[in-house]
Amino acid sequence: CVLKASQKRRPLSRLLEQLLRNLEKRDPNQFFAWPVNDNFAPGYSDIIRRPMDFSTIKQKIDDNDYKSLNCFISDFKLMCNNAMKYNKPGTVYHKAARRLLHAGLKQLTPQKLRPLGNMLT
Ligand SMILES: COc1ccc(OC)c(-c2cc(C(C)=O)n3cccnc23)c1
Repeated sequence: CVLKASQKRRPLSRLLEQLLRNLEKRDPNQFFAWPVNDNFAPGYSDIIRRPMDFSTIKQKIDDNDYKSLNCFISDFKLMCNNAMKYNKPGTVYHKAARRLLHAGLKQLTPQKLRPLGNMLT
């Protein structure tokens, strides 16, 4: 039978898409769904040199930009750390970033990932 285009996805891409969906569930307000807009975050692009958000991560998966799981995890951490850098502690965004980072890294531990097979190598 002919595989659908999605099923032809590289194993790493299919794994990363699954991990991304699980991480996005931890952002119910969708604060991290799209690039932060300078109009809502004054001076953001002066303070944050390397912006990152879930839609950009998704695009990088689709473009096969990630050569390893670690590169994917680095972008996830970058996204959360950007929010903790730009937003003051105690703000809704700083708190959301800390919670997302904490919950996300718990999903990305070797113990959680090992069952997904050796496609991480
Ligand atoms: C209030 O609704 C939204 C909607 C989308 C947002 O970013 C994609 C944000 C948002 C997300 C952020 C972050 C993640 O720093 N942010 C910072 C300052 C002002 N707004 C935001 C807020």
